Amino acid sequence: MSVAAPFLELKGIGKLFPGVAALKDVSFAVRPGEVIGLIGENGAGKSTLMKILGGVEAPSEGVLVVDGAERSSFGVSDAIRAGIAFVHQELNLFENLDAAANIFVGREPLRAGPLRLVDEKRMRADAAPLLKRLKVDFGPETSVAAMSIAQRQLLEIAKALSQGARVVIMDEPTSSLSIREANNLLGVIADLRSEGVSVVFISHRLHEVVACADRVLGLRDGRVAGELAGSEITYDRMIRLMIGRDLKSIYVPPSRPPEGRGLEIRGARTTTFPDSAVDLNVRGGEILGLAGLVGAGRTELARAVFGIDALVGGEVALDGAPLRIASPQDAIRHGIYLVPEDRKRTGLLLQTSIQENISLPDLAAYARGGLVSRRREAAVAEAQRSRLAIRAGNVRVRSGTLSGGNQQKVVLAKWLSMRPRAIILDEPTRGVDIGAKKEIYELMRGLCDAGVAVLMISSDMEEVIGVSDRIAVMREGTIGGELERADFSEANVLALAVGQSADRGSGPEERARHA
Ligand SMILES: Nc1ncnc2c1ncn2[C@@H]1O[C@H](COP(=O)(O)OP(=O)(O)OP(=O)(O)O)[C@@H](O)[C@H]1O
Repeated sequence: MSVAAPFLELKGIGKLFPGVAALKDVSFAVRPGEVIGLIGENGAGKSTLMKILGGVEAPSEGVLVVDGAERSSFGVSDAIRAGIAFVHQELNLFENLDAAANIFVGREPLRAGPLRLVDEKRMRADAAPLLKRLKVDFGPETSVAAMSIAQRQLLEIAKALSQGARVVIMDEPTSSLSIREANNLLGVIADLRSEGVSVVFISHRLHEVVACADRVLGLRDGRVAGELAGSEITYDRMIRLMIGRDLKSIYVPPSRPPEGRGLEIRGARTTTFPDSAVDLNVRGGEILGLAGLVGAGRTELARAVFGIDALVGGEVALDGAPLRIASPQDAIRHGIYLVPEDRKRTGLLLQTSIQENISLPDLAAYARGGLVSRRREAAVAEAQRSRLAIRAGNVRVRSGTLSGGNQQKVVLAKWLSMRPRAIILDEPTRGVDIGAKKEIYELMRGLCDAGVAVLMISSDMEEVIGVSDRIAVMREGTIGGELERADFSEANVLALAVGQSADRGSGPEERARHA
């Protein structure tokens, strides 16, 4: 760990939102060249703390010290000048510009002469070493529209470095990356550290925090719960820091073998991959994990099965009966549900209360004489809120004011309060804390034990291996291979994802499930 003096200090920070004390008496320092893991349950205050550091929110209490000087006001431009940069989950890049133009937007080098034209050549030449430093696989002239999320993140980091960033704040940076891209990002973080740039790494994927952090700050209910350094940074200690107690295995094995034909997807072709077909069977009472690289066509398949998009070929059957699914209403009528990946766009009404969001898909069940029974609605929502520990003042608050992970819990509560025959969960625990993950896995297993076919799309390797009864790996719009538990391993999933064959029979890796 670095022993240099901190260049950034937050002292006694408090932050009040109407009705919520998001932070209470938090002190925190950043030294050059250290990677700090920032952990805590959903709603613990991590994003709020980082927004204060980035000048986006003003603290209600406490002081900010930059290079030894106390700052009474600290806005976004002050933060940029102080060398504080964000790599956002929702990336802030211009799609229609190339990499170089995005790096230098607002600071473009100009050609000599009165016209003040942008010197494109110089801009690209200046961008090249920055991109090289991050070992990216695209050039200064690559258009952002053509880039993957992982490439866009690296471009944001390049932009931050060009602005002289001394600390880069990454909020859940790997949640939309494939395992390979996530490992690459961890390598970039290590390089930044060795160059003296600090990183604050917020993640609910604790194995990544173990892999990259020099120091860990744990928040609980807006307060500092403790710090860990070096060899103290273990999975178990981080859990204790976050939730104040131990949490042994979070995975629940099946209580009985699968039965019935369940959900069958036969020869399914989507508009994204019209020339490849998917054959997949999820039996009643099993959890099939659908792994694959980002862009392999998993979300497209889920959307088509659920009737959001049309299948261009093939069919879907439930317990042997072929179904006609032309819309989500059809799917729901047959008992097939989808918990979507993009909760903000398709999963949750942000202006609407938690309780109305939860009752929405099944309003008929809450009706009394043609009117929705708000009491019944509130009772169901309240039960789900306590089961999933949704952090909110009450179930009537607008869903948009919740922290990201708590919004995800509301989406899940909405679907899990119903009785599906088959359910597709697309990245169900993205951004969700460890305690809620356990609850969600238990709910999934509960559905299974009631005979439901559960298809879980996940890019979280630990989750895929820990939760699934079987794994199918998707690649370029088709199934690259399937794995039984005895052959579960990170290497096998990755091999199938890139078109190689799995190494079967080399011994089970039951690492995650019964750890
Ligand atoms: N603009 C706001 N208005 C009202 N409450 C807010 C606002 N922003 C945050 N909060 C509340 O402050 C608390 C802390 O939220 P924050 O987003 O910092 O949590 P987090 O630790 O980043 O959570 P997650 O892991 O879910 O992202 C939560 O209770 C949240 O509902």
